[in-house]
Amino acid sequence: MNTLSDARLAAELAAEAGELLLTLRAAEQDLIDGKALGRKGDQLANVLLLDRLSADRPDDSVLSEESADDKSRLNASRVWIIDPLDGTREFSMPGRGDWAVHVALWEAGQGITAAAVAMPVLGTVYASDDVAVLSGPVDGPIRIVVSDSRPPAFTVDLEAQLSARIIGMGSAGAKAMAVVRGDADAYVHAGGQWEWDSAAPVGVALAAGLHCSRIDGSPLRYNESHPYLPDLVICRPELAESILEVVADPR
Ligand SMILES: Nc1ncnc2c1ncn2[C@@H]1O[C@H](COP(=O)(O)O)[C@@H](OP(=O)(O)O)[C@H]1O
Ligand SMILES: [Mg+2]
Repeated sequence: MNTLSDARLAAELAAEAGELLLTLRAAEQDLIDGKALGRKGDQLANVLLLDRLSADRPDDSVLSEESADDKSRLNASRVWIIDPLDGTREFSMPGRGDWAVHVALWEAGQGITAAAVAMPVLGTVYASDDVAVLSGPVDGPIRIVVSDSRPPAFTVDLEAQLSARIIGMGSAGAKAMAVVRGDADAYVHAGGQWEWDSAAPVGVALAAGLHCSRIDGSPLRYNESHPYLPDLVICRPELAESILEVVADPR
């Protein structure tokens, strides 16, 4: 058991896994192909996070992208939802910094209560207990980040109807943290995703005062029996209504 708060533990674990991934990438990117590097990163970061969680929070359950789904989590009151390497594709591409480590804690009856997203190439860990709230109006055209490889079909409608600037980027965590930092105003996704892709980013984004929901405006729910959570909107609160309207009725 570790006496750190849950949010501090999440930040420490995400940072450690991020360090491991940076070291692995530097050592092996010229030796093995990109796919093998990504697989190795997924596995090693998962082992580190699972080992640390079982030592530091032995009574809690875990839902990880890289482990078999242990359904006993459905009766647990505390479940860590982790994505050891989000943006595996970009991690395996030389020079790319748009990948992240996600560590979130879900608690029964409360939702995500602690979260951290490490962006190792930036040397930054965003955590739910230590994140600035953005203020002031959006200056200039709205900047919307979408998946680099799988942008949603309604991206063209957002661009046309909101005169938005669309920015392609890898990793759900990297896109959400671009909004948290104020480098983008919204992150919109549809067509497929899993709870581990958004749990930690949403935990940090909510702590930063951002709007987070499904694209139909309903709440994002975690620790469901089938952890598929295919779409989301993370944006500055004043943009939520107009973005949800376009997404609900693309032309
Ligand atoms: N249509 C889809 N179905 C399942 N997962 C998807 C998806 N689109 C994106 N994702 C997942 O969401 C994360 C961010 O994707 P993107 O960069 O395209 O926005 C990636 O996580 P992983 O890298 O952890 O697999 C990716 O696998
Ligand atoms: Mg992911």
